[in-house]
Amino acid sequence: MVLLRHISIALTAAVAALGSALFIALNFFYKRRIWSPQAEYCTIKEVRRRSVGKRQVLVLGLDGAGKEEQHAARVDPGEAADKRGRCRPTRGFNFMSLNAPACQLDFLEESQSLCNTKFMFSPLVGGGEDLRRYWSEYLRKTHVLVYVVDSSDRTRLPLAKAELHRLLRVEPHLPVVVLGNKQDKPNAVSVSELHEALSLSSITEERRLFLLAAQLGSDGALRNSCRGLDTFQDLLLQLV
Ligand SMILES: Nc1nc2c(ncn2[C@@H]2O[C@H](COP(=O)(O)OP(=O)(O)OP(=O)(O)O)[C@@H](O)[C@H]2O)c(=O)[nH]1
Ligand SMILES: [Mg+2]
Repeated sequence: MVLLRHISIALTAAVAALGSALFIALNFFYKRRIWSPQAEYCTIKEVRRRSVGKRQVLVLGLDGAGKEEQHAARVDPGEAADKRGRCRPTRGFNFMSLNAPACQLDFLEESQSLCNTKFMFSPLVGGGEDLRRYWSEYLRKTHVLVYVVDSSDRTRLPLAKAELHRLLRVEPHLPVVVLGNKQDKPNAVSVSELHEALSLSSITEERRLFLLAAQLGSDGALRNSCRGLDTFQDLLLQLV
């Protein structure tokens, strides 16, 4: 009985000693990992690499401007042709992605995107009246704004202009690409009329601003005055 008690005391002491040694060893190991200058350098480098890699292009525009079709056309022109005219208004936002040889494009619709030279990301946000109040929330994380306007919706051009200028006031230096969409429609305003109607001349010269005409072809492919998708992508890559 006495022998058993001694054995159990010895075992308890051994376990306690082993536990303490383990605790001290782990503590020493992790302290070194956290505080060593090298570990700190790696963490900073990692964070920097991540932030350089994330560039975002936000796609906004009034409801029905053609934001979704524009993005669908970039992802899959054939499918865009099938879906033509059957797009439903976006509630909230969509997210799409495209793997191109030079870069990957991810599109989020609410009518938003990103990139290091190899990677581009883009969210789209719905353009309905109830959703427009949230647009400015997306601007903070954005590196380029693509603003899609329905060139044939003449009565709502003043509203499109008011919403655009409201966004520009929130982010005074954000580069902007205005897409004058639906140029195929007979009543569409020309690019110069659009420039006038959206008061683009009042925008300061420090801001990088581009106005492009765009339309979807019968094959669902996007045609714009930037001579095709590659050049449009190149423009975005330069701006992000
Ligand atoms: N004729 C013509 N129609 C287009 C063009 N682009 C889009 N559309 C049509 O316009 C309608 C609205 O397009 P969407 O892409 O759904 O519009 P949206 O900007 O995403 O609208 P919300 O989701 O409501 O914000 C659809 O019926 C499209 O087929 C274009 O270049 N030409
Ligand atoms: Mg939509």
